[in-house]
Amino acid sequence: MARTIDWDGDAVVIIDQTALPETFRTLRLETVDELIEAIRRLAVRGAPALGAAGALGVALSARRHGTDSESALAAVRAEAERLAHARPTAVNLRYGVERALAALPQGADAVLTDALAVLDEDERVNRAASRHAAELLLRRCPPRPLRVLTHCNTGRLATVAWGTALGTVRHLHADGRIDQVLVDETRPLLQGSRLTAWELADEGIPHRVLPDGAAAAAMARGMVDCVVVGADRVAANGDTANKIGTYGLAVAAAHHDIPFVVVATESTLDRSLPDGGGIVIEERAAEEVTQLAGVPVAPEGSAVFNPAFDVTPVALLTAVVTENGVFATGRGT
Ligand SMILES: CSC[C@H]1O[C@H](OP(=O)(O)O)[C@H](O)[C@@H]1O
Repeated sequence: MARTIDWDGDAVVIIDQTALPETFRTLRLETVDELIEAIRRLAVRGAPALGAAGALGVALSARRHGTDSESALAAVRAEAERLAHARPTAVNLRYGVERALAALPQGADAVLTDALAVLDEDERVNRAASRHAAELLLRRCPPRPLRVLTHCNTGRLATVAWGTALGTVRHLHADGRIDQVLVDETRPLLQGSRLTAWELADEGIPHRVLPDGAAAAAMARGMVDCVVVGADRVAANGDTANKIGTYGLAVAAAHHDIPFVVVATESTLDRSLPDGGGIVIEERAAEEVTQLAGVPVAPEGSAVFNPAFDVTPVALLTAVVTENGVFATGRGT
């Protein structure tokens, strides 16, 4: 299965996620500006995939400017800073940029080598984190095939390969322990209905798509055994920034005593933040809410509140799990 983001020897190659589910196409990005534009319009998205994009973007810049003069190094560092600011909440973007920049004194080839190491590591750590999460859910949930609710997209499209929360679903499915995945559509950009359902359909994993507003009702009707989500930035205490709507899901899951597990990688942890209060939340364009596929769905000029993420206090979570195991615990453990 092709990687979501890769290097073809001269350019960054991504699956264009804005075209799915109708069209599968790849984009070849030859400059940092092209990569930043792709990140900003979510052609490439998802915290771990952004980490890979950040690292490969620095490699692109180092090959373009060279590294044998102070002016060249300054040009690379300036492009790297613009890249790191393309989306402010997902800490992996900055992580990938810094990982690649660390090799800059050794030259452009060393930068590329380190950037490619970020990609190689991503699938390994995703498989490990999602395996730990699957084992936790098997301990916490009824001993039968499970009905797992997901939010946004946390599969191979949000990573280099495999996935975090949806990687957990893949492990459970392989173990014969998935009855059905309930896929939150995830307004406004529909990463769930467009991307998660596409991944699950491609692998024949049973699923139902639901409006975000139906998730609490599904819990109230006893249709949900557990909730598993990804993360964009996890503070030192386990407070988690994730796609908008995660906080409401966690409140409803706590009310119904349903296990709620965040699956992340160590590179998504931000230990510099004691709690979630300091996490910067990306605000996105009003048109994402007032239009659907270019068709107005709200009156011209309506004001909009469109944060891309929210922060869920660790107290509402069953656990935050990484490739190293349980990082933080909240309720019911
Ligand atoms: C593998 S975690 C991916 C994480 O990123 C998503 O955000 P976006 O689609 O805006 O990049 C969402 O928060 C997912 O949980």
